[in-house]
Amino acid sequence: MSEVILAGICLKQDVHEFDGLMAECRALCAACGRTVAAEITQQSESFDRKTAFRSGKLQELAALVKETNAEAIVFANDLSVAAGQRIEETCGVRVIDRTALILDIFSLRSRTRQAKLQVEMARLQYALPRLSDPGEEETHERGGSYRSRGSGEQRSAQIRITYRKRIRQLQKQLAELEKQNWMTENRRSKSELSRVALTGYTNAGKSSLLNAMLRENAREGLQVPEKDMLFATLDTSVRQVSSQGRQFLLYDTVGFVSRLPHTLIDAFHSTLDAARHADLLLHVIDASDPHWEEKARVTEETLQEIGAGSIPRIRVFTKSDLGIHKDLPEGIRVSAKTMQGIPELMNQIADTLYPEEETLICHLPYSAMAFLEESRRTAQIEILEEGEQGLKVRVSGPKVRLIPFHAYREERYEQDSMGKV
Ligand SMILES: Nc1nc2c(ncn2[C@@H]2O[C@H](COP(=O)(O)OP(=O)(O)OP(=O)(O)O)[C@@H](O)[C@H]2O)c(=O)[nH]1
Ligand SMILES: [Mg+2]
Repeated sequence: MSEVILAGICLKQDVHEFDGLMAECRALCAACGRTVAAEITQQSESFDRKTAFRSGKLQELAALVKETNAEAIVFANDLSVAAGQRIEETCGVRVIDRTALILDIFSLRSRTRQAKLQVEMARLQYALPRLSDPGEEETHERGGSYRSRGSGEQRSAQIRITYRKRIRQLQKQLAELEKQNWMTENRRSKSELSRVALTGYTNAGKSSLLNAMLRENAREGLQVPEKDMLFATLDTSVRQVSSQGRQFLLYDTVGFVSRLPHTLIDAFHSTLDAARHADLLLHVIDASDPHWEEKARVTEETLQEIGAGSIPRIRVFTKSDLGIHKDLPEGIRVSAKTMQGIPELMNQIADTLYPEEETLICHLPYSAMAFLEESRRTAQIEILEEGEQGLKVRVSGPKVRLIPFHAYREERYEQDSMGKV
């Protein structure tokens, strides 16, 4: 664990959001193995992008670096190249802004070849404009540091050429991978299974929700990792899930964060395809988070930005076992821990994907077996229980075809469907 100083500038108009911004930066630090040794903030009327901290504050920061022996300064605000360089020169340690911090996390966490290539491209794109001064050859290795030390303009120009060449190579390799993915996806779409994507702010509880739905299907063996850490999931996972006898594909995707660096959105274009090509989005919101509204807004904006704005969605308020934050609007409330609301959510998914279809729980006397067999041609029938009088069955299919079943319909269907029937 390396120790860092967390620095931030609180603008007058952002006072109410500042605590959240700093807390998120602390969590981002933890997500890439850094502990915050000390914090320093400056209140300001406006943000001078060229200098960031005023000179008195900058001296205070330099003293804090010495005192704590911190290896780097993490800035909660995004900095200009000039401001970053000024702070690095004064304090003698690396300055990491919010974008560089997120890039570091993605770098550490990427596992698949595609994610690794995407992150490398994002890092190079971030580093390129920072090569304006001679001798920033260390920038790449150090993930976008501002410090410029080294051996002259020629070398810097050479590095720029190398970076651009590598970016072109990466674009080619990624295009090739996208083509392969497209072919796999194409095969998958031929299977005609609907796609549902879990989207939302990072750490909202998306992966846990996928696991809860697998548990509901008694398929625990296929669970994905869940962790109290920002960006625990970087690579898309997909699992087949069923509800009301209907199968669909459920995608777990990378979480969003406020001011997600554009270089990353661009680089992760194909990873975000899972959300872009979904038939239905589950917008997962942490119901216990006091900042849920702001985070939900960021998610909505990011979905628009990646071209998934018009896909139908269900808002899912999760972690309801932790206490629901007041002023929460209507919407489905669930808990991946207690499984509260999970069956209802799965019913709602099936109802949304198949609006023209319905599912009924019926009690059919044995005298109606011929009717049951006849109906198998138009409806999906699943036997739930064999009783003395007859069968308890779950029937799914187009609404018009199920009309004859209404005579046998179980009155307490709503109630039953909440528990696992
Ligand atoms: N109490 C409680 N904790 C939950 C619930 N759902 C998720 N968590 C916890 O919240 C943390 C984050 O959960 P994840 O499912 O990994 O969140 P995520 O949205 O996939 O996060 P990223 O992949 O990092 O974007 C984990 O520590 C989970 O155990 C819930 O319903 N109740
Ligand atoms: Mg996850």
